[in-house]
Amino acid sequence: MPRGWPGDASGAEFPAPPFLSLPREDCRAAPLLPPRLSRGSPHPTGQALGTRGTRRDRGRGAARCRWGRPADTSPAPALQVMLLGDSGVGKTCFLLQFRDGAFLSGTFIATVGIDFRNKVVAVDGVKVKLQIWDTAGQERFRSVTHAYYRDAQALLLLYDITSKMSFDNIRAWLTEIHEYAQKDVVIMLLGNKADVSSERAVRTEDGASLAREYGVPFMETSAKTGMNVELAFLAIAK
Ligand SMILES: Nc1nc2c(ncn2[C@@H]2O[C@H](COP(=O)(O)OP(=O)(O)OP(=O)(O)O)[C@@H](O)[C@H]2O)c(=O)[nH]1
Repeated sequence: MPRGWPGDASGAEFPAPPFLSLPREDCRAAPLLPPRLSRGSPHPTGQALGTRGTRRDRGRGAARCRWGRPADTSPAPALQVMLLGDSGVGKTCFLLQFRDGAFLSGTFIATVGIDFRNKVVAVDGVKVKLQIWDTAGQERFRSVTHAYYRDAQALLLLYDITSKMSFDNIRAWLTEIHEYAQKDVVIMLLGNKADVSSERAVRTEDGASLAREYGVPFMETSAKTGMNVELAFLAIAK
């Protein structure tokens, strides 16, 4: 049990994230691959780096799923954001709704490894480039995503309001974040699929209460209708 987390008897408090003081770095200076992974070397899953395709070919010219980091040629300061949460909570749809304003319904195909998209937003008149990493929620890709945690400056942690299990797993996700991410990483908890109120399995107040317990901001969202999607990204970019 990490110190300061709920259940920890040491009495230390889990620090609330420094919401308004995000470190910004020009990601052109960042290494293309995490130190533990190098292009051409075998991946933990047995896959060579940079060779894997994404689960979806959306045909927008964006980069596909890759194990390495994207090259960045934009002069805007970059903020690296990771989407985390169980498989099927809607991370990919959330990202695509934000970037393209579209919702992809239909057959669910799980993300393989990590995918990324960029979007430039204006925050108080300043352009900020969000480099958003969409991670695979499936357990078998966990070792892949761990390698990326430390470079993330902000994390959007999603559960599905129609899935009690995805909500119950949030504690495990937060423990993992505490273990692998930077200490000052900004975290926001999101209850996604708020449009499906007839199948709701997690009350809004339970989401808010869990977020309070961990000292992180919270909101419910819908990748389908777009509710609070942009707001969530803008809040972490501030
Ligand atoms: N009604 C509704 N359905 C959603 C919403 N977001 C995602 N879905 C559906 O939920 C399913 C899973 O969505 P994904 O975005 O692929 O889930 P994911 O979290 O990326 O899953 P992994 O890639 O396995 O980690 C898809 O069938 C989506 O159409 C939402 O806000 N509302």
